[in-house]
Amino acid sequence: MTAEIIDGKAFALDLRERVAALSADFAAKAGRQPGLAVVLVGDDPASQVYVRAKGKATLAAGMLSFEHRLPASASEDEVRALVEQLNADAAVDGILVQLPLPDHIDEHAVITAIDAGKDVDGFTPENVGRLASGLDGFVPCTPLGCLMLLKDRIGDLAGLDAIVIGRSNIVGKPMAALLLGASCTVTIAHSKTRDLPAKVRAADIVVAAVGRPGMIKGDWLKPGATVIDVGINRIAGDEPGTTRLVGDVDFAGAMAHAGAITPVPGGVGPMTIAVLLRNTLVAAHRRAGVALARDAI
Ligand SMILES: Nc1nc2c(c(=O)[nH]1)N[C@@H](CN(C=O)c1ccc(C(=O)N[C@@H](CCC(=O)O)C(=O)O)cc1)CN2
Ligand SMILES: [Mg+2]
Repeated sequence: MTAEIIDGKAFALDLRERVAALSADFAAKAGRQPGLAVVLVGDDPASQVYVRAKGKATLAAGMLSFEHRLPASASEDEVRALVEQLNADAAVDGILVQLPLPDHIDEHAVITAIDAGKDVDGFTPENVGRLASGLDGFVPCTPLGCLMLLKDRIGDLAGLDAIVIGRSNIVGKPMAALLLGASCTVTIAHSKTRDLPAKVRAADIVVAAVGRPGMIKGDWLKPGATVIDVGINRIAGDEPGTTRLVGDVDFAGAMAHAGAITPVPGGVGPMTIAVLLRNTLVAAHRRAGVALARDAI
């Protein structure tokens, strides 16, 4: 068996085009563009790359981009004060605080300060609770992107056995809630899970989000399984002094067993920013009282 590659990059581009068209419709109806504010604290190189990419994508979708950079020495109170200022700013529909924050800042305290109606990352306790309760709210971008790829590939997920490997607040837990909402039978595996290979072998859907390069082996998979690899791990390349990105799944091994798999890069990663724009579009419609059909995007 040779697995099909799930092209997240192409799916994300298409989603971004649809968001841009709906963003233009919104501007015509509301008399203003949707606005997204991104807060970056410190100078983590990867975060700088992601924040720059978000700003560019926001503008390309016909939205206003507000970028706020604070030094790594900024206090928790300063970051919270900035969030409060953005909560009160009528031009800002979505607020995103780039993670991770510097160690001296309590991420939970900062996230909790974000207005739930502007929380396009879906990280506030209100939106986490809404997802767990099956209520409308904002859903974290990476897991929602994974669900979109799964539904596009499989269609109805009801009754399928799914395993989510990893229990982070950003990916693992919301991913499990989304799969449960789609009527999958969901197992959440983590570092204390016993006999992980046997549990993976029982799953029709495998979502790997552990941050350990190549940890999930191809011969653990049920033949034909759909594999979503959320890992983005930078490892040494073949040439001295070079690096390359790999996922949490041993890609070459999985190709011989899976039915379909997302590559790294070019699978789940691009979906994160596309879904962020989608969530910002939804936030703008809700805040302005402009209707957006449930299945429009
Ligand atoms: N507030 C948030 N912080 C973080 C989030 C988030 O959703 N909200 N997610 C990650 C980082 N992230 C966006 O912020 C992100 C990660 C990866 C990609 C991506 O497109 N990856 C590419 C590879 C990029 C490369 O070459 O390095 C891919 O996988 O194809 C986009 C966004 C943590 N923080
Ligand atoms: Mg911290």
